[in-house]
Amino acid sequence: MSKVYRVNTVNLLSKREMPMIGFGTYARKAEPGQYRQAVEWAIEIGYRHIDTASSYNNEVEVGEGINNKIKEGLVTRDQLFVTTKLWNDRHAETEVVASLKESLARLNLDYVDLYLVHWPVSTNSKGEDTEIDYMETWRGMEKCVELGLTKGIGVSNFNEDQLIRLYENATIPPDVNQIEINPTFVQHKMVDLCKQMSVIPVAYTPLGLISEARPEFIGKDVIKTDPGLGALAQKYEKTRAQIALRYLIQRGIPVIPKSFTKSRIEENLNIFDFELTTGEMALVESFNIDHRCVPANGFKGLKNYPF
Ligand SMILES: NC(=O)C1=CN([C@@H]2O[C@H](COP(=O)(O)OP(=O)(O)OC[C@H]3O[C@@H](n4cnc5c(N)ncnc54)[C@H](OP(=O)(O)O)[C@@H]3O)[C@@H](O)[C@H]2O)C=CC1
Ligand SMILES: O=C1CO[C@H](CO)[C@@H](O)[C@@H]1O
Repeated sequence: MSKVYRVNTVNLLSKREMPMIGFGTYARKAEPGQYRQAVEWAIEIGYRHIDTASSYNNEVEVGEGINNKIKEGLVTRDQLFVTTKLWNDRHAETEVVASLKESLARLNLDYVDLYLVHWPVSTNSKGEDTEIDYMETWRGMEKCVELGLTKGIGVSNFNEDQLIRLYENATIPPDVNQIEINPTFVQHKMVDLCKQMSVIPVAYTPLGLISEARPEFIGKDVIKTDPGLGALAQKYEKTRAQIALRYLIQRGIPVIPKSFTKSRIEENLNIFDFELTTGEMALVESFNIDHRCVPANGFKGLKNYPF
């Protein structure tokens, strides 16, 4: 019998509970069946929150993984929290409902728990700017809630001004802003703003420069090798990755780490049996260099490029 992990939840403005840890599913490359397998492992191990997007081209396999575990009786649909996202080329108000219906068909689900505007930028299918106001897009998002296609709606990669404008003009407020947050990009200003509005900041790329997938910053990424952080990890018999995730959770920030490796999928969930002291939180923060792993340079020059 594998260990049972007790995962905390956070309350959303839509009055639903979101598990503080979700399973990320973005990969630059994957073998056929790899997303399905990873999602199945994640649910078996105890994840109840799964993050995907139409742009990840994996909704079919993610849905297969989810539905296989429901069919086996391991979980029910209402025990899972599933997020997907609207891509930039479907921002016209009339396109939003259609796009979510297509996602649901690929996922083979009747509803998602959270639907996010993936980026504030809008483009055509060639990536050229269409300058659609995200407030127009938001009206389409609100329609998705009215139709019961999603329980809640939110945004991703919105900057402070964009989030304030959305919050002040929305009929249904955003549940979350999914943004990059990790120990080398701590984002205090945005997290504080979100908290003032009761919008939940969700941390993507939560491992940041600790992840092996980020070799590009060699020389400044002392967080991978610093002996002080190594000693802290040893004290709790955890890895640097687990310390990073725990640091975020203790700031009240849900995390969505991705892994295709079964042992790491479990490692990343195993962060609820220790607590960092105030001094240890400060040590983790001392590695902040305000380095964005996901600057989305390809969107630079578009009207609503957020960074
Ligand atoms: N809204 C947005 O614009 C964005 C959303 N996201 C979402 O956030 C999720 C997570 O972000 P992501 O960019 O994938 O980054 P993560 O911080 O989750 O890092 C993932 C990488 O770290 C490796 N890894 C996982 N666990 C460990 C561990 N315990 N120790 C060492 N290495 C580990 C994985 O390798 P391996 O798989 O080989 O085990 C993978 O290469 C995405 O999958 C996606 O769902 C991400 C970026 C942008
Ligand atoms: O969600 C996402 C997954 O990661 C990609 C690259 O890092 C991002 O561009 C994208 O927004």
